[in-house]
Amino acid sequence: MSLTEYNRWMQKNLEDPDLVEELEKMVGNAEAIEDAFYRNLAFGTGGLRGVIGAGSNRMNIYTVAKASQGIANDILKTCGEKARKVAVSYDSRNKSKEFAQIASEVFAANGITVYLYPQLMPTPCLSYAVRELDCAAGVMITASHNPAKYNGYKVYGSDGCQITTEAAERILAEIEKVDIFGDVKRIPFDTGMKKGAIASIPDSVYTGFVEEVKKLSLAKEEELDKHVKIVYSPLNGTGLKPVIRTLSELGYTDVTVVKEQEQPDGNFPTCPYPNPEIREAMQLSIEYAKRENAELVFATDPDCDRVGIAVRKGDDFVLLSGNETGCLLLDYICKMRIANNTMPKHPVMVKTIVTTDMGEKIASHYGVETINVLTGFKFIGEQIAILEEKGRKDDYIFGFEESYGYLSGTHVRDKDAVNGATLICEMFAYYKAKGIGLLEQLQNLYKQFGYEKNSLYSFEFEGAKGAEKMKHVMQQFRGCSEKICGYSIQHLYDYSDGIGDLPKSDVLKYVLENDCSIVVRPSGTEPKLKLYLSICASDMDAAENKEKELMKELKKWF
Ligand SMILES: O=P(O)(O)OC[C@H]1O[C@H](O)[C@H](O)[C@@H](O)[C@@H]1O
Repeated sequence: MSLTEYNRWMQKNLEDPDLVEELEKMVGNAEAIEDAFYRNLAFGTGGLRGVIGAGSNRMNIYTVAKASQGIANDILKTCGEKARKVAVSYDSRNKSKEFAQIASEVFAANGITVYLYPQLMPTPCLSYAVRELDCAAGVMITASHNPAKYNGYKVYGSDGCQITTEAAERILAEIEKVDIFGDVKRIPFDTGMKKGAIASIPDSVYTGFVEEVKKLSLAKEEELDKHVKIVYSPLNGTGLKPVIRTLSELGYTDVTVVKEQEQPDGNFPTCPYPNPEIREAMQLSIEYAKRENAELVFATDPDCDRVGIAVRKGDDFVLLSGNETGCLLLDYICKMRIANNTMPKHPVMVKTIVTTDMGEKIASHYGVETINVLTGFKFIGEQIAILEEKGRKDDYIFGFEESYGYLSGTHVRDKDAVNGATLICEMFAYYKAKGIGLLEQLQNLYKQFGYEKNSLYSFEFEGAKGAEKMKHVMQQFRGCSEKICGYSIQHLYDYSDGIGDLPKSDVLKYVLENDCSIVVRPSGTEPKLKLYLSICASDMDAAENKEKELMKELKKWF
């Protein structure tokens, strides 16, 4: 199958010379051909995602055009003429702009009006545009925080949320029916613009987004020290303009941007893995902060939907995890809303099943209901739509996940790092005015709710062979039902059977007798197995010892 498809690509007169060159290099290399052609790109946690290059399993103008044709076919079947509108945005990655244009050409050729941002824009701005412009769908070209060799294609429904299980299956079925060379319609981009089939998204939409984020501030002016020294890195992505504009309009006076990571650059030259979850991505910002004597550091990923922070501890900086930041934000939001009298009667917080249970403890302390969903912020966005259908949209107060995603409003339906970053700065400025640091506040939460250490370990499994190995490791885990690492399993949750209302998913959770839990699942965005440890202990030292002991055993499995 792979070889037949490879030969078919070889015989086509491909318009992208990079692809032709790459295909020629594959001659006689069975493994390379297999990796590039053994399957079509599949919908994972964050839509389609893959390495940029030639092949059906790669991100290129053909796979992008094919996906767009499949979406177009779905829109033509399900929407009346007036509703046939799509919003498109793209980030700073290599080929992102080109892919956004190709997608626009395909939609326009199918009689679907395209609204395209005239310059790169974050994922949350796309979600906002879909809702604001009343579109049937949205497309964001990005591979989020993945390394530079990746790109991707996130698909949004009319509510501005990434499509979830049923819609994803329906659209994927449409995409699979499309022959990559024979069935795709396209018109030249310029023709589309001239005919008005492709239009630029007006600046008022972007301004509307910024205004919505600003409205989510919770503190009164006099409660904040807005002169706090902040260092910010957009990690060569889309965050620079919206983040700086929002912070400056809100009155923050001292924000330094990391020069080397300020301008959009898809090669991410100073930061090969532009993921604020890892220290290397924050390193340059931390060096700036030490030099500038700053107190707070934050970075947004290339499509500006996730944000990571570091805070000063003596002469150095410590990174806060997504769980820690999320818990601090949740506590802050609840406290402020109660003080402001804006807490709804039946407030709701949404988090994913791999996000700390401490979130639930904080929520319940403030009388907030917690909804747990599968990994993927799309499932958090989906819950907002469910509340909206019941006339309860305003009951949503916060959604967060351990992978650095936060959303405290309903203006968009995906994680929003402009919102997250703004709220983090506000929370910092609030506690600063009271003489409290974020680390100290975190300790206060641990005292109140019990200490819990959460860690994430990722194990890479590249290519077709890697995918097989991953399956094997999951099978081995499934074989364990009594003991793991010498500890009795008190509860085993296998989400592949579907638990409660959750869709089926390849996730295993073990609750152990020693107050620890282990979750293992294949990543839906990268060729990795992810292992989440959650350890309750009296303090950090005790938790670290437990973790070392568990990891000594668990590492052998991978
Ligand atoms: O763990 P993965 O499937 O790779 O997903 C990594 C992350 O991707 C996106 O950012 C989703 O919104 C997150 O919910 C998810 O945690």
